[in-house]
Amino acid sequence: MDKLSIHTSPALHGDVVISGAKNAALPILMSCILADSACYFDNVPHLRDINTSVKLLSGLGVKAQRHDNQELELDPSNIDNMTASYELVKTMRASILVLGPLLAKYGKANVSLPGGCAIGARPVNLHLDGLKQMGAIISVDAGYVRAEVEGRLKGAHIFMDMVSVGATENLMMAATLADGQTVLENAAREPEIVDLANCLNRMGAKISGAGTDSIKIVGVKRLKGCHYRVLPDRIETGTFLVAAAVTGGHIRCLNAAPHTLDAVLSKLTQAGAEIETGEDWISLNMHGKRPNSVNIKTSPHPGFPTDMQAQFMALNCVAKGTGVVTETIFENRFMHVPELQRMGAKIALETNNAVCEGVEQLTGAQVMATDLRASASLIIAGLVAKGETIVDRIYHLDRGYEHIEKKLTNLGAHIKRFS
Ligand SMILES: CC(=O)N[C@H]1[C@@H](OP(=O)(O)OP(=O)(O)OC[C@H]2O[C@@H](n3ccc(=O)[nH]c3=O)[C@H](O)[C@@H]2O)O[C@H](CO)[C@@H](O)[C@@H]1O
Ligand SMILES: C=C(OP(=O)(O)O)C(=O)O
Repeated sequence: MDKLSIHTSPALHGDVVISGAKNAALPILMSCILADSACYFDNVPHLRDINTSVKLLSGLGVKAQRHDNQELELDPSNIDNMTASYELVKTMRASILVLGPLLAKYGKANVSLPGGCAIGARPVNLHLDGLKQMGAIISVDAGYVRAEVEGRLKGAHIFMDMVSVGATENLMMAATLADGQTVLENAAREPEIVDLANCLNRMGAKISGAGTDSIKIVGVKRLKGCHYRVLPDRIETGTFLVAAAVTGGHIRCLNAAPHTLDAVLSKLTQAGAEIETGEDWISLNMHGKRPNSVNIKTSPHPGFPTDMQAQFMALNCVAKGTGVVTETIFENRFMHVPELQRMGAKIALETNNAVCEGVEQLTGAQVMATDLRASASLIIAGLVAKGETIVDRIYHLDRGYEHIEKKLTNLGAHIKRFS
């Protein structure tokens, strides 16, 4: 099993090219099910979750081909299997996103329930309730969601009582081929929702309001294949910016999407970073200073993203002063806390608040990655810890960061992968 070894590193310096967004690419890949002909998706990162999605789609009958490095062709014309098995779904929760498209296009779907995971229970009730309101008959049997609809799904006015990225995506995809108009109220407003809506509209869907909390979808009879370029990854971008900030560094993120990172850039500015942005780049300069601690409270977009919480916790651990990190999205997203504590971090946990008192320097230790962003936080901590940090179970990291150790090495970090 691969591990990472990180040694105290100099201030990060230089340019890093940001990859396509995992969380935009996953629903976009699944959306090919809705089309009648081949889709060409560009800026698709090389990640374990992307490979899992391709396997899942291939199992349904989609023909998949990587053309050049970042372009993926998905031809859905021969889909003949409606089942997404537990073996694949258990490794990637986003697999549930085939449910809406299969049901809308073929009237039938059997998708394994994703189950709980390290960061929280993550139920799918909003996905299922919304599809039921569109006329689907759904049962849960032997760990599988079995869904059917006679004829087409029917447009509906759906109010979701929690803001859910995945439910918004699943229902938006399902509604594109429904009979009549669907309105999704209290919809998630994440940039990845807008990216998916843009892609679906390119296929011929009629979606308006994506990026607001009320999305209107007028169902059409068919969608066609398209070419679409996936949005840059805002979480990968934020992770590199925080890594540079803790080391007192000066980096530029290229191929980035600054407009998707307002909350994160604002916190980095509060931490003492000088931030500049262009159309597709962001630079951060700490001028060698130690960051100031910041208070963070996660909330749905445009609030501070939960997927950046662990990285900012690492920043607070070595910052000047005390910062409070409040997690409001997932009930168990503090798994990195005991690992950071093993490195000498001073963190007091009070329910969903973590009070972090910054220390001058952490100490390298053997730590365990427990989920994707927790892994990133341990790497960030390792960059400024004294001595060697070894991060175990980095398969989590490979779900969501393309060539992270190579990109960090190019910025001057002392990091190596070993088995
Ligand atoms: C592949 C992908 O895009 N993953 C992102 C997506 O996950 P995901 O789409 O799974 O997250 P959701 O937005 O659905 O979850 C938000 C909250 O709603 C709850 N909930 C969700 C659905 C439901 O049917 N019932 C319910 O109670 C969840 O348990 C959680 O507490 O958004 C999260 C919140 O920004 C991010 O952390 C993930 O990186
Ligand atoms: C929690 C995440 O992903 P997923 O929803 O795929 O588990 C993440 O990207 O931080």
